[in-house]
Amino acid sequence: MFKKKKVTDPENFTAQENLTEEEKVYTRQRIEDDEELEQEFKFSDLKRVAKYLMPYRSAVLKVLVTIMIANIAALIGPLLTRSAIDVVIPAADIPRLLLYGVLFGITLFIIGLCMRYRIYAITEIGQDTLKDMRSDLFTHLQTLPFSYFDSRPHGKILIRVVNYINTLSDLLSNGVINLVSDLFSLFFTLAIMLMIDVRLTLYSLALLPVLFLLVLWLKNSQRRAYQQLSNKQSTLNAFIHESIAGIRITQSFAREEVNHQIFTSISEENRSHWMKAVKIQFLMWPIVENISILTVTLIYFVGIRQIGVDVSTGTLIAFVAYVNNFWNPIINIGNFYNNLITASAYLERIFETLDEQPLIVDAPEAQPLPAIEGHIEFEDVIFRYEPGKNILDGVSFEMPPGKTVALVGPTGSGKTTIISLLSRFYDINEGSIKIDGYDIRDITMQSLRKQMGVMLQDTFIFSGTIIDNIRYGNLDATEEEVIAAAKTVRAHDFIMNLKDGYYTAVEERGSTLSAGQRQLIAFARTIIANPRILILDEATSSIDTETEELLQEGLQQLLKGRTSFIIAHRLSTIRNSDQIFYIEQGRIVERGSHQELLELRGLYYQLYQSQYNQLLEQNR
Ligand SMILES: Nc1ncnc2c1ncn2[C@@H]1O[C@H](COP(=O)(O)OP(=O)(O)OP(=O)(O)O)[C@@H](O)[C@H]1O
Repeated sequence: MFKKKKVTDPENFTAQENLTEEEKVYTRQRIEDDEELEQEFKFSDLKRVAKYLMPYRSAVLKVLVTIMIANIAALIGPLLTRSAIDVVIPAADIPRLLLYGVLFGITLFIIGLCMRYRIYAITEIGQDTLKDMRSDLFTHLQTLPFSYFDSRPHGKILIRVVNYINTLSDLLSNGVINLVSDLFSLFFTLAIMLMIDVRLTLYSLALLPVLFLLVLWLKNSQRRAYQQLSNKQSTLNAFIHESIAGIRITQSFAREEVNHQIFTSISEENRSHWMKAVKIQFLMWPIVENISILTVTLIYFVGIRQIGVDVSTGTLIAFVAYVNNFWNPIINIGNFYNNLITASAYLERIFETLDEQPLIVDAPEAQPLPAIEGHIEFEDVIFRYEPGKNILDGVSFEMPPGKTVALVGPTGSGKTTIISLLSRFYDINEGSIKIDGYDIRDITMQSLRKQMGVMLQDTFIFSGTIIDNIRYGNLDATEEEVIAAAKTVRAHDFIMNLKDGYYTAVEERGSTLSAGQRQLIAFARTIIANPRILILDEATSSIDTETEELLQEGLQQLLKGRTSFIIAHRLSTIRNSDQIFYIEQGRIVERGSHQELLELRGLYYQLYQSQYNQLLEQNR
């Protein structure tokens, strides 16, 4: 394995090879971190690519037959030429010469027709295969745990699904199929050459070992160059992706100039690695061309000296045509090999992603969770995102169905973590979490998550319309149900004021909506899913006091009869909860109703006092 190269602060760099398996899973990659490189080219990767062609085998077969017809037609031409030069022209047999001309024309027509079909069919097969591979990659990505996405820049994931797959286009559309056809044509041509003249055939093969050695010599440096190039492309993509996602912050802090400098330097690295890789790749083609020209020269050299002895002029001319026929597939196979080496650098990344195991999978005997009431039990739960640092340190509680619990506490104390564990976004390290007595590791994740409504801090709006976004919670909901849900959470009025009402188009992340509006939409999305367990993380933080008052009413409707967890910093939201847990450093240090905790005069009391005073200040 090559050593992982790090561009930034070397002190922060942890060499991958010194890490345990568990640590490797959690090691984070930064934008400028290069991904690890496998040195050996794996032929199994090629087999996996071939598997993607299997569904299209009948189309592949048709193309191969077409290619064989074209090859056979191409072999006839030189035979006609030989006979014309050696026999027909000396005999001045004009009708036969004309016939040969027509036959030659027909072979060219057949070749043209076959090539036209081949180009179209091969492109179609290639694109279909790419589509399948991309779809597999995308589907697989959706099953991967949050930790996978937490541990690397998203741009580095994106480039695998889009660009790396595209680089395989040529390999799949032309490469694999042409390889078979080139091997056929090589075999046929060689057979005819041997039939015509064994000695000249052996001269034609004389330089092949030189080519073979050169290709082997180039292979490793070419592969390494493309692996490094793919790393640089990945870094560039990650930087661009992050810059777009963070554009507001960039502009607010006037960081454009600095970002531009970083971009220029990454871009320059990309360019120089590209040039290096291409230089090595393009060494191959002139080498093959030169060897083929040298071979033809050799044949002329030997052949002309033998003319009149045991080689006829027609044989020599036909032979040279066959030598070209023979070298064409070799050049193609050389190019294929070249493409393969290039593509293998990308294939490795694609298959690495496909082989990434979802950390959280349904247990083999996992049962679907039946319709639940919403009884929740945490028993001595210990959890860490990374080895060595417990984020939750023995959390235990029991929640009867239909009750509301509010989680409060300092930032970073573990509130969001508790609710993430409930949806089994991460697996706990010790203890158990039970819903209606079912350990959540013994039930299917889908059946668990379907009965939960989660509203996270970062309300995500998908590109589409408002109605699409609300329907995300329940794809079968009718328009009336969507409107009713929006009315309950008081989103209806603002939606009706938009240009096209419920059919107003919104962009990804909902940048055309205010933060409060985005949250109202998320409320509607959650209510329409009608979950038994409700999780609201800071859900009301961006809603102004007036809107929040409106929303409280809807929220109470939403909470009714559901077991609910609310993480809110606003006391107005949590005061009505049945239970309040004060979380500090991954432990529940105080629990009780609002009144009980005030009487305790502990941490919650202090929090309440400080917020209460703040409110008084604001209202003064
Ligand atoms: N994906 C993650 N990977 C590693 N550490 C994480 C991850 N998410 C959170 N943490 C760490 O876990 C701790 C608890 O985070 P959590 O988000 O649960 O806190 P919180 O109480 O919800 O905070 P806040 O009130 O600021 O939202 C923090 O120290 C945080 O740095």
